[in-house]
Amino acid sequence: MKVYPSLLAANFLNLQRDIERLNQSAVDGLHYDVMDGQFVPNLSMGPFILKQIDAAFDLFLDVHLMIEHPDRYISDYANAGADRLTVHAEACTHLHRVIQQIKSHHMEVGIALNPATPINSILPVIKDIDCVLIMTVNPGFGGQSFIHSMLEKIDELNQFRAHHDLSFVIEVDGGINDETSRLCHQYGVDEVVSGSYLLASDDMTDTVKRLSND
Ligand SMILES: O=C(CO)[C@H](O)[C@H](O)COP(=O)(O)O
Ligand SMILES: [Co+2]
Repeated sequence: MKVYPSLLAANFLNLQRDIERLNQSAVDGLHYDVMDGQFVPNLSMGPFILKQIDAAFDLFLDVHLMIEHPDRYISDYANAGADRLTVHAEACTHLHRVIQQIKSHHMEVGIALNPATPINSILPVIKDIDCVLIMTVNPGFGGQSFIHSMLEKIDELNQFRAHHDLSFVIEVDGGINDETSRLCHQYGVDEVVSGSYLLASDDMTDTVKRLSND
């Protein structure tokens, strides 16, 4: 599996140092969590910091928008260097239009689902997207515990993908550690996000390798 560290768990007074350490640890890119205090009860960073990261590092930028009205910010994140833009299905009244807007800016498209949102809410558009992000915690904060019942949802999505011969990737976000990444791997996940667990580890290269289950 690919491993993306969540920068939410980085030390923002030493952000460059932390990204350099991650870059040397064979991560597959960076996961950048954007929160607006509306869609989720927390605030984080916006496109300004992302642009600086993009200028300084040659890493895949996986941007996770936990915001209302994501359509208003698509061009900002494209200009800031996002490689994949993931929006929440729950935040998009016109999800099909948002997907087309992201594609028009030449970014990969991800759709995130909160734990309580069923897979069938995105089936009409699933052929149009590159990634389904299954939230394994309720979004808004790092350091929460993995919700094990999400494994059934992952299984359902993986089976749907195989049955319809589709190629979107399945990414999971929230509460990922050695044990939960192993379970995700067994259930067909392609990409894991890890914040607090990975950033707190002494030997990041070793932790990335374990989380990847390769
Ligand atoms: O989207 C997120 C929170 O809403 C983060 O990406 C996620 O929580 C990662 O942090 P951790 O691995 O500590 O759970
Ligand atoms: Co995230």
